[in-house]
Amino acid sequence: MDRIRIVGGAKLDGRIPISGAKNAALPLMIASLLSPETLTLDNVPRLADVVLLNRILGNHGVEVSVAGKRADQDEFTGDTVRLTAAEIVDTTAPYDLVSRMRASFWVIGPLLARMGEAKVSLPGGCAIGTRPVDFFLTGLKGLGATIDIEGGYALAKAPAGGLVGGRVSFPKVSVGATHVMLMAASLARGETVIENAAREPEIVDLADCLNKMGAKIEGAGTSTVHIQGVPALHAARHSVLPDRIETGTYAIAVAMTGGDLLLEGARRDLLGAAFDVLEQAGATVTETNEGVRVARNGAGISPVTVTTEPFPGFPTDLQAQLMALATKAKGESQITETIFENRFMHVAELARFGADIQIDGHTATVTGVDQLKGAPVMATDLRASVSLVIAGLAAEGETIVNRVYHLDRGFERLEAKLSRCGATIERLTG
Ligand SMILES: CC(=O)N[C@H]1[C@@H](OP(=O)(O)OP(=O)(O)OC[C@H]2O[C@@H](n3ccc(=O)[nH]c3=O)[C@H](O)[C@@H]2O)O[C@H](CO)[C@@H](O)[C@@H]1O
Ligand SMILES: C=C(OP(=O)(O)O)C(=O)O
Repeated sequence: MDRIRIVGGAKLDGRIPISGAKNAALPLMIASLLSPETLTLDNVPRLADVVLLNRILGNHGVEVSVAGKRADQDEFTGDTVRLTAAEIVDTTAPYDLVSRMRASFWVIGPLLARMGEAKVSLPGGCAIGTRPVDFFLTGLKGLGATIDIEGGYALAKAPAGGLVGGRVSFPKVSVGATHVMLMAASLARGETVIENAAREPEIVDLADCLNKMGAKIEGAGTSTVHIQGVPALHAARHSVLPDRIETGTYAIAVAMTGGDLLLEGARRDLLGAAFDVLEQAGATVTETNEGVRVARNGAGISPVTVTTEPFPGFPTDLQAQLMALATKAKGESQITETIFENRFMHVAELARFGADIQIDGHTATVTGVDQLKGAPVMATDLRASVSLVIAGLAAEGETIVNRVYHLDRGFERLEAKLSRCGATIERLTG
């Protein structure tokens, strides 16, 4: 099993190209199920989750082709992926595939809308909470579907004549349930209104792509989304938006180590609250026409008080990384997690570096220490893993991060991107 070896202490200086967003690419790829014509996606990141989703979509009959690189493209340019679901050959998404990735459950929306039925295993994904699917089921039932849970599968059926538009009000913001409703309602008869919809940039990216395919979606990016169903969707081409979580991760890394990074292709508007927090911690954030520049020179890290929230608040997917930063702040930080009930698995691992973190309910109190010390640590989930990399970059001596397969789900060529900016980091294979 691969591991990552880091020798900490170097500043990060240079340029890091930001990849296409995993959490946008996945729903965009799933949207290909809605049309018999080809969906072409540019800037698709090379990630384990993308490879797995290609397998899942292939199982339903989607033909996937990944275009090779042009001679003028650099090694970090995203792939162009063409997905053609001319015919759906199987409406079942089996346990052995779906259990490995939360987002694969989302095929339930397009399969049900296009084929009138779907049998989808209940999902897996990062072990950060119970992560139920009740909002998906309520939402799809609001479009006329009947859904039973049997043997670990959701068995969904549309009424004769297909899904019908309806009004759905989510009790809590859910990114996945909003994605699924956008896709399902695009092919339903009549109007659907989603209230308390997720406002994440990845929702807007999916809605933009669906509109290019002929859908009629208005209000994506606000809490109320209106969708006029259409009978069919057609071919389209769309570029995946830059990964705001990868952006925030490298921004936190340079705030931790000191130095000066240009995050190429990054957009500040995708990460408002997170950049504000980094500025409070002592980093300088500047937008340029090439991306976002983040630097910390001289002064140390100031403590922060942060609560995770749905967009535009501070994202839960950066909570572990921020906690790594807080371990070296000059004082006491408070980090409260409100999205997932079990997303503090990194705390025990950060303690191996000598971090001082106390948990009380949903709040972690982090008292900064002068120096972290490198250690062997174990990645427990995707973002927790990268928090250990950040700690390792700033720690004295050697760190070995085990269970790197978590990282490979969501960070494209992490060690290559960091090592060319001065970090001593390498992958140990086997
Ligand atoms: C692939 C992808 O895009 N994953 C992201 C997505 O996950 P995901 O879409 O799974 O997260 P949700 O936004 O749905 O979850 C938010 C909260 O709602 C709860 N909930 C959700 C659905 C439901 O039917 N019932 C229910 O109770 C969840 O348990 C959680 O407490 O958004 C999360 C919140 O920004 C991010 O951390 C994940 O990285
Ligand atoms: C939690 C994440 O992924 P998933 O929803 O696929 O588990 C994540 O991207 O941080």
